[in-house]
Amino acid sequence: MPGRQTVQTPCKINLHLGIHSQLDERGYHRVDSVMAPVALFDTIVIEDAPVLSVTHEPALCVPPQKTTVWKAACLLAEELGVEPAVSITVTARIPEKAGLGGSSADAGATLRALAERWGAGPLDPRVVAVARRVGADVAFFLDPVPSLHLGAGDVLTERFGELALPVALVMPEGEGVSAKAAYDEFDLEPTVPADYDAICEALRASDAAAVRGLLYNNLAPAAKRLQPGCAEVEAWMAEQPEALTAMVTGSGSCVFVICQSLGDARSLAERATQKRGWWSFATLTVGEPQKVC
Ligand SMILES: C[C@](O)(CO)[C@H](O)COP(=O)(O)OP(=O)(O)OC[C@H]1O[C@@H](n2ccc(N)nc2=O)[C@H](O)[C@@H]1O
Ligand SMILES: Nc1ncnc2c1ncn2[C@@H]1O[C@H](COP(=O)(O)OP(=O)(O)OP(=O)(O)O)[C@@H](O)[C@H]1O
Repeated sequence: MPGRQTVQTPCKINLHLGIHSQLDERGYHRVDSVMAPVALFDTIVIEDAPVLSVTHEPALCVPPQKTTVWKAACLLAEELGVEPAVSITVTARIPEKAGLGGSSADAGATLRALAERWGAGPLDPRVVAVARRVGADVAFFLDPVPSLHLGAGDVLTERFGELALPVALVMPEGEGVSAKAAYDEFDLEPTVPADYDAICEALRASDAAAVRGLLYNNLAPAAKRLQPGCAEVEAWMAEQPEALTAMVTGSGSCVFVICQSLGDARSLAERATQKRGWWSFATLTVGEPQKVC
């Protein structure tokens, strides 16, 4: 297989994120995570090359060898017994440290494409094992559909049907929140998470109104303590006429708001940028580029 491959990867929001205090053997928290893919895409192009190279556009602050994409390519090549003789170029649109899973999306999409290139299926157990070694969110991006992940938030437990919820994504100014910092902050004031059964039932029934009413994230208070702008964005968004429900995604600092229509999400996002100067993006919770309006 060869030649050039181009893959688009969505980002994610957490519809339910329940962090437990309990840690696994890696020191990772037990996490109940219901994620949905969101139509804001990074693009990854893979081509034959003498040796592995990874380039990000725009450039990252970390060297290529420290990226999730490099780690994913090396670990998968080792696992499948091949040479990682490819050049990988990532064009990133998903903002960093947002809770949108940008670096995990890039790694997951790289694994999907390289698995195909090297003769394995995207959900081959060896590919899934590599994804979990790269990061907790990466397994979701091997097959980005609305789904429940248990374990450390990295074990696929149930897949749901597609649900095209209109969302506005809004980020406060300043530094985002790294996942590690949010988990460390959570440990200072741990809470017991709510149950995820009801939102899973709503997703099984494709009941958008019920899903909206059941959004949950007990990592959000830690994100707001680390980046108070998160709470400011959430409070402002909740007051807007188009907003049905607002919630921090993952470890923040991005807040997502579910609206009745994509038009409403667009007006809200435009107002957030024009009046407050915040980064924003209006879209749908779907994972395939061709399904975006
Ligand atoms: C907050 C979420 O985005 C929710 O989907 C994820 O739990 C974070 O996933 P991620 O960004 O892929 O996180 P990783 O890169 O694997 O881990 C970064 C750091 O977060 C902490 N971490 C992450 C996941 C987890 N279940 N428990 C943890 O304690 C660990 O300190 C880890 O060193
Ligand atoms: N492929 C990549 N894309 C973006 N950042 C990367 C990548 N690989 C490593 N990094 C580094 O990881 C940092 C962001 O990691 P972090 O896990 O906190 O956030 P994220 O992946 O952008 O999304 P999330 O907040 O959902 O976890 C970046 O600032 C960058 O230094």
